[in-house]
Amino acid sequence: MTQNLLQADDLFIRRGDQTILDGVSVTISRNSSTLIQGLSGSGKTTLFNVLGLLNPPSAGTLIIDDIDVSESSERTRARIRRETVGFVFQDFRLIDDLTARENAAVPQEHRGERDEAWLDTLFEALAITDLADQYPATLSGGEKQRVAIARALANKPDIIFADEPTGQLDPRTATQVLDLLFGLRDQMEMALVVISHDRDLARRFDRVLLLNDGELNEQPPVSDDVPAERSSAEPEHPLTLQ
Ligand SMILES: Nc1ncnc2c1ncn2[C@@H]1O[C@H](COP(=O)(O)OP(=O)(O)OP(=O)(O)O)[C@@H](O)[C@H]1O
Repeated sequence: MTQNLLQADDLFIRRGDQTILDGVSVTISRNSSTLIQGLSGSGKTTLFNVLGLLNPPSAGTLIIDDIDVSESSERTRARIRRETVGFVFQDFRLIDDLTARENAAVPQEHRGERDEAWLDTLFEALAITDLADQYPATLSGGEKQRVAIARALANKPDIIFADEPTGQLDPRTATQVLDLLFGLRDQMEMALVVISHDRDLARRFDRVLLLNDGELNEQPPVSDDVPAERSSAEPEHPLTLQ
């Protein structure tokens, strides 16, 4: 087993005559944290969908867990996605007529193995045990995102992709959700890959990558004199890259 969990080489995505990813190469190692930033429309979600095996690239190579998934059948891609990848979305994407616990169990149901003990552990770690039987409509944004994180971790993935996981949360809840993701990353030795516009987050991550003009490039480390996190009383400072 190599230290690289994911290796992408020269990925292209074309939509009609538009090139959205223009030769993206990136490696993600185990037990790491990566922040991906970029202007709106720069292709961050598109990149996530390709790295997370939701969509195939137009061209390029993608190796996950030593398997060349660019050469794999859709069936194999679906299995690797189920076993290796967890997704957290900005808009939670919970199923309305399933309880919190049933929502979190969906990936296990797809896999055909329900692990009640692991769900118990996750709900406890995320402090949502008391909410297990509630439906999404009765949960706050922060609670929904915790359920969505439980769902992302249901199959003990090696890598979590979180697309603006705090975008709909107030700053304080956002910090709590990120603390949870980092805590779980440490405990489970996963790779955590997050899309966020919030530049104040950069110091928390091992590295920051910027997607611009279809290319993904490493950003210099954030200097220590930049505050790591704003307090809940401070205004938001969305990333502006001009
Ligand atoms: N299925 C699709 N068909 C055609 N074009 C698409 C499709 N999905 C995305 N695009 C286009 O690809 C570009 C990148 O979109 P994407 O959602 O990946 O950007 P983003 O960086 O995640 O944006 P945001 O920060 O606003 O969410 C946009 O120009 C978008 O219109």
